Amino acid sequence: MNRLPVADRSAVRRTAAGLLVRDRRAAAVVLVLHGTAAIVGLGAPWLLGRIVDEVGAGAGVAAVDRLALAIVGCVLAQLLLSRYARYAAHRLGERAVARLREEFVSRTLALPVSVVERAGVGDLSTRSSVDVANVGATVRDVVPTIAVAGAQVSLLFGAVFLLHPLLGLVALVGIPSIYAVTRWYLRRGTPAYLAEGAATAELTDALTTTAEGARTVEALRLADDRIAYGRERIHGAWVTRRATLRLRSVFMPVVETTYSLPIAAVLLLGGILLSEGMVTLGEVVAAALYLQQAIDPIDRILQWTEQAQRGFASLTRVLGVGQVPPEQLGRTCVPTDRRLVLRGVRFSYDGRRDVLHGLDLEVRPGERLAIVGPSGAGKSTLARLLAGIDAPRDGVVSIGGCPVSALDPAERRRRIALVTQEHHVFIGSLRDNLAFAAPSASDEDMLSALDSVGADWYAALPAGLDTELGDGAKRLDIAQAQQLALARLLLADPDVMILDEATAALDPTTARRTERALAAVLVGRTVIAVAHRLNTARDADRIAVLVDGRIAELGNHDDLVRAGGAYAALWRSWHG
Ligand SMILES: Nc1ncnc2c1ncn2[C@@H]1O[C@H](COP(=O)(O)OP(=O)(O)OP(=O)(O)O)[C@@H](O)[C@H]1O
Repeated sequence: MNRLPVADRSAVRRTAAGLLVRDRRAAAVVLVLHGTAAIVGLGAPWLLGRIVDEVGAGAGVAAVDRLALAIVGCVLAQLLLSRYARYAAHRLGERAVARLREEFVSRTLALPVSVVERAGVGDLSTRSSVDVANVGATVRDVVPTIAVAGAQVSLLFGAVFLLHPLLGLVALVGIPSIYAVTRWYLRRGTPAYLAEGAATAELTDALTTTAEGARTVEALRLADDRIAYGRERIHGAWVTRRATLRLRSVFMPVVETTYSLPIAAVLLLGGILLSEGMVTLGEVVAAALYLQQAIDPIDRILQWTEQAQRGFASLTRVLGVGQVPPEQLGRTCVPTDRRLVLRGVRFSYDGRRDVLHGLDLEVRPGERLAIVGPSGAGKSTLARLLAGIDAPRDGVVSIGGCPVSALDPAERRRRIALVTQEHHVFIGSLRDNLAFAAPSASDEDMLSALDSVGADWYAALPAGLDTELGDGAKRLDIAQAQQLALARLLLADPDVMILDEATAALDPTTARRTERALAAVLVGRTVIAVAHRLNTARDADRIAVLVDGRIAELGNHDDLVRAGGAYAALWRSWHG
């Protein structure tokens, strides 16, 4: 399975900077408020130091009261400023997260279908849930916390320097070990958290596919296999989580023990400087209090570094979705007519084994072509290539002279539509479900499309086109869902319709009725149908018989039966 790409560091930096620049005024307000709060916060330890010195010099209660009152003022002012700073930071963060989510949704919706299919649902759903939530928490809480704590630490250390440069110097003793262990952690953190994210995606994939296929698992008694498969993925997730836990279990204790070093060093040197008369007792007390105060922001920085790591890894995965090359490659090519042509088309899913071997075919506008052949012959693959979902490894599939896979996606969808057995009923009204195909269609258009595909069940719906469909509302059975897909297709009104087993899930009577109804509205359109029931093929203008990825026969029903080849054999066995 091809995972979706992850973005590199420079893309993450650009995005983060872009988010801040877009909201620069709010970012400036947050910084100024937090900065002011941190500066005001320096007042209390300094005033405490003054109290010590004043008491030492024999000052009275009134002087101490005045200083104590000033301390209360400082604490209150810091509290208020921090509160508003946090409020502003949260608003800023929420706006940034909303933008990221919106961009993620547009990037995801722009992904080529083949890329989504190959990446699997797990990777995409982990990115859209776990990763987007991680990035959200990081932008909202982690980045402001780390930025503010960083500013507080700098100010507190700066204040110790101002009290006495020598005290400031010894206060830095803990920095090298914190720096070294943080570097060690950060270097290993990003790949470890990326591996954790990928393992979580695989686990989600395993669990969702098992849950979705529960009936098949039960029917085929695959429970043990699926449990073993799930266990393997759980083990993979456990191994990656243990690796990140190991990193944290080295990082955290080293850092914690480093906290007390600077305080001890300042008190020791402070005692010496005091005996030499170079500092006052109050200054030593203030310096120790500043360092004590710095523990909290340093602790916050380190605690949140882990979340920042997760957030960074998640952001690389979220932005990676945008790095899938865009679908449109040749916007400049405008088809000159509706002729579909295949020349020397080869295709391989795995890059090693070709499943189509040099197909040549020309489909005239308005022609009905049926594709028949044994299972695994490559019929669905050919349908996907004709619809431009996959591009040939070699050769070309073109419409009106333009390679189909190089058409602008919107133009391609307008010209060619593929209907398979897989169809989705979106949660929403019947009208919403039809309007996806043609937003400007009127109620009459929608009802006539439903009529055309024999979906007469709509007449019994309680609220007509406004009836809510999907889980928790009116559920359509397979046949109804398929008719809905066909009605959607009629509304989309493409030049070329590719039906890949589109009516296979219908019971023979409904299928025949739908096919007849479709036949009436397909007039004038090119129709290519992968046909399982050979009576569908019989009605076609031409039949292409695909055997082992090659067109073995091409002609109309009577000619092919007369020729007595592969088609005649299929027809005999089907008819007989
Ligand atoms: N997603 C895929 N990845 C790898 N191989 C694939 C994939 N889809 C199909 N194949 C292989 O390509 C070959 C052609 O498959 P395809 O589904 O096109 O045949 P088909 O004629 O439509 O068969 P059926 O009638 O059973 O649907 C088969 O060997 C199949 O195993």
